[in-house]
Amino acid sequence: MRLTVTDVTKAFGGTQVLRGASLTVEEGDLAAVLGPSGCGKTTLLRIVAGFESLDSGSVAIGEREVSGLPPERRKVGIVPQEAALFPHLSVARNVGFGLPRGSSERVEECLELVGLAGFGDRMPHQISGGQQQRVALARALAPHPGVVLLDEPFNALDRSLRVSVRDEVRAALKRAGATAVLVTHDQEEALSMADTVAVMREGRIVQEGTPASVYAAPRDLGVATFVGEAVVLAATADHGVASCVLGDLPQRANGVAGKGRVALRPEQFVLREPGEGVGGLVERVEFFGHDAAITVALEPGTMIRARTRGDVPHRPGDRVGVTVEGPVLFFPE
Ligand SMILES: Nc1ncnc2c1ncn2[C@@H]1O[C@H](COP(=O)(O)OP(=O)(O)OP(=O)(O)O)[C@@H](O)[C@H]1O
Repeated sequence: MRLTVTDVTKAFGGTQVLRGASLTVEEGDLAAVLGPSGCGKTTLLRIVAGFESLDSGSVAIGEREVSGLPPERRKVGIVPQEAALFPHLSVARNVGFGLPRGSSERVEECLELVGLAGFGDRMPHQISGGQQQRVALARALAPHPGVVLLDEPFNALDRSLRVSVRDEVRAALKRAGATAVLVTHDQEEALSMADTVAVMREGRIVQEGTPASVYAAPRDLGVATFVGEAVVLAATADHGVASCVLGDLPQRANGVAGKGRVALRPEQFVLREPGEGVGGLVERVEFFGHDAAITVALEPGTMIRARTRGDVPHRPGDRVGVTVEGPVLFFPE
């Protein structure tokens, strides 16, 4: 079902944690709420779940206003940070815990949704951490919730496992047709998994959109540097051209002029032979296989980090020329 959070405020004691947070998640979408530690992500999720009351604003699941209802009447499924399975109950009994007796068919269906058909008789300690997290998702999906909330569900998993569990969780949510909200401070996770990203800052959602649209057109420098990497340089803009130490660059179409800063994405830098573009010295090469991150000290004294193909042969100490491809984001002061 569609989730609509409108202008929610919440203070704890004297601390204003939510300052008018609004968020819409369309039916069947997975939205990631992305923001730095302490910005209020978990509080927002707990308010949607009903574990915390709101001071003002509203929460609707489908057409139904739920902010006055206790958690058990909201039809919200929750996947916590750690699977928190009952250790003395089998996987199947964990999944069926909140269901009426005789729901074994639904339990099996949900285990199948998360790719764990046939695991019902195992005990939690007999499955891996990633599988436990998928059991927690099956448990959340079992009562046909209107919305599924996932609070940093991959935190307890190590990095290599995270990526695969992430894919499996997304696939299961899609198979179930669930509307879901994922809270994370991991931008890669948000950008790669979610249908929409909501960037949160100081108790508000400051921008919502598809991952690609937020990355391409962040509304301010804060979002530009938080969602994806960016090199920020002083610049002046006039008639659609932003001038900075890297030259006169076409400005992405927001038409703003004056003094300010440009944000350049790592994949916009092109490393060339010395003599072309702005000269610099390669300081560091981080090789990731499919691509590489190359840190270059430009002659005007600016550091940039460029993303290039993994097979580009640069070494620390190499002299290079740097040019910029594509329009740049300009933000006035
Ligand atoms: N029950 C509470 N009583 C008092 N203060 C609280 C309570 N819950 C949260 N806070 C405060 O509200 C602020 C936001 O917390 P919240 O957990 O929502 O942030 P977050 O964005 O989820 O952070 P993180 O990514 O670190 O989990 C913090 O300053 C926190 O200390």
